[in-house]
Amino acid sequence: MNGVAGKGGAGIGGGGRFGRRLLELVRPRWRSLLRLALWSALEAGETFLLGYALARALDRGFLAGHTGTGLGWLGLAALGVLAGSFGTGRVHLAVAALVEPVRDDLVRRVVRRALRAPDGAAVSRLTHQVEIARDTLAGLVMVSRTFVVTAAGALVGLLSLAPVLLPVVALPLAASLALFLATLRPLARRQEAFLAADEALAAELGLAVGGLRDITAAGAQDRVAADVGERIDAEFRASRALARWGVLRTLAAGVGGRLTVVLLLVLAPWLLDHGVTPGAFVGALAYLTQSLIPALQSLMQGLGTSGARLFVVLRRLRADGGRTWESAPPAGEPGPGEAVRLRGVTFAYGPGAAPVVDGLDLTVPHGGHLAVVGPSGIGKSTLAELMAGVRAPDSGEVLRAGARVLVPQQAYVFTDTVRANLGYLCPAGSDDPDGPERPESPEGGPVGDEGLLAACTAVGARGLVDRLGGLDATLVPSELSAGERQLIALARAYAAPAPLVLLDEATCHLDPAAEARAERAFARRPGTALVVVAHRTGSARRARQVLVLGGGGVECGTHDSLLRRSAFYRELTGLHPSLALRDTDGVHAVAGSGLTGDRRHVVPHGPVGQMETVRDVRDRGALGGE
Ligand SMILES: Nc1ncnc2c1ncn2[C@@H]1O[C@H](COP(=O)(O)OP(=O)(O)OP(=O)(O)O)[C@@H](O)[C@H]1O
Repeated sequence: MNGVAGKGGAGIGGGGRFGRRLLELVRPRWRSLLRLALWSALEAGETFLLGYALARALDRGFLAGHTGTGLGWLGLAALGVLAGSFGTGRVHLAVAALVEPVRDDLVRRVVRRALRAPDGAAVSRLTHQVEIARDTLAGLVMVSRTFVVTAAGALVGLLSLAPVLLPVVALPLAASLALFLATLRPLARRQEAFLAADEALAAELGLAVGGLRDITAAGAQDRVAADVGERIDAEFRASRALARWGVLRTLAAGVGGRLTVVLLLVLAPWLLDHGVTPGAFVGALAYLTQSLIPALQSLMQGLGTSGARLFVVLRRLRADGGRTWESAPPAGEPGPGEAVRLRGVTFAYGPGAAPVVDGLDLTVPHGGHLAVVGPSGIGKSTLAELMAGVRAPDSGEVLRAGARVLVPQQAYVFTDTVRANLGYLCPAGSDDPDGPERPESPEGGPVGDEGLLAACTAVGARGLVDRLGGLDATLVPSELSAGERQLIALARAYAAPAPLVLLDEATCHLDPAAEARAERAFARRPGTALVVVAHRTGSARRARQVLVLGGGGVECGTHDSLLRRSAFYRELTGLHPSLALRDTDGVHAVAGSGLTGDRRHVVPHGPVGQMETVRDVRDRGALGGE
């Protein structure tokens, strides 16, 4: 998520910046603005007449015994109301002409940005934030305009009636306005925090909904529900904080307005002694209660709610963390040529637990092929999950260049057609020309039936698919062996448009030849970085680099170099250094302080050098003692 509250001190209190942003929005529509100003002038006339005609009606009409004159002034005020209402009708049209194009412009920007860099928060931006921007801009234009028009009409009226009335009425109102402006900045921060929480919730829900099948398959409902629940709580807290500041602001505005009326009434004898006529006094009271206070309160309401909202929404829509859309680099990407980079990654299962991964630095380049080996329970799967983003590090960061697919040991298949099972990670994995736009395969072409079959052939699953009856056949999970399920999962991963493939013992139920074929297929797939949590030494031998976990830390190198220099690796694989054929090292993945965890001695087992721990073997009664 992007920056939240209090970031960069660019709150709405920076009125100049807000004004500039508003101006930037409305400047291209100056004709609409001009029309707005002209129609607003009619309303200013109405405000002026309200107090002035009332004062004259009293002083020269009713109080002087000339009822006709009084009624005449009141009639003039009524005409002013009619003219003002006509102006108000036109004003609404002018505001719409000003605001609707702004909304269209924002929608265009959001859509363009979402197409370039899709994320879950785009939904919130389109459906929620753009509408907020449109409504609040309209509201803001209306209340600011009304305030300016009313203030102009009322101030001219007060001056015309008796200049001494001007400071008595205007000064307290100005003070109240200033006091209110001081609350705007904290309010804007709360507003921004609320929107950030809203985006975070939208993104979390988007992820959860998109991955419902995976979540169910992996039994992760509770974890996902807890994550979503956390976001909902955060949004609730943010909205409560926002409401608290809203209440404070409303109190300030209400008290400020009402006190001005009290002041005028208290000063009434003094004013009447200093040349203010009773009519002028009533006129001033009318200006205050009928025009100025309502206009001021609307302005405060508008600025406090709409203004803060608009400011924050524009910041979030137009710039993330202060960077404009155009110049923002894609966030969290590794360096050029790198498929995934881990920087100082530390992870523990729980706050009190010893870290399974501790300060690990690791880079896998595009086209790289890394095998991860180590004794059982050392953290290989945890590392794969961190690289895939299934788990988030406690500290450090994992940067990936694009999509990734993690194939776990327990292959997930479901009752549906073979095509649906294979194309599951390619949302429109069929040749239906009317179907939705399809993702591109790593080679650049769309993934259709041919692509799915080619993936099956590559990983050695074509025979199985033919036996099942082709892509249209129904796949019944219980009718497949564990190895066959793995073949389907491997073909699915191969067809997926993901340049980073992580196989976590994903071939453990295949025979060594089938395993070798599948791994080679991924290693040769163009533009693919392959990480294999190795089950057999063959996987390590095939990889360009091997990451060894355990034995006091981590080591990285080629299979051959590790055989020569690492006793732990020899022990792990059960191979002799004389089996090292090549003479290259070229370590490019380096661990920092390394992985820690439950270290156990490892013994070779079986003709293919399967890696098993002493405890594993002891459990089967083959070996005793350590
Ligand atoms: N969900 C979990 N909660 C708590 N601890 C866990 C969890 N998953 C794994 N661990 C612990 O983290 C450590 C690393 O586990 P991990 O599965 O990553 O090891 P591994 O090297 O992949 O093991 P194996 O080769 O047996 O699959 C182990 O000590 C394990 O007990």
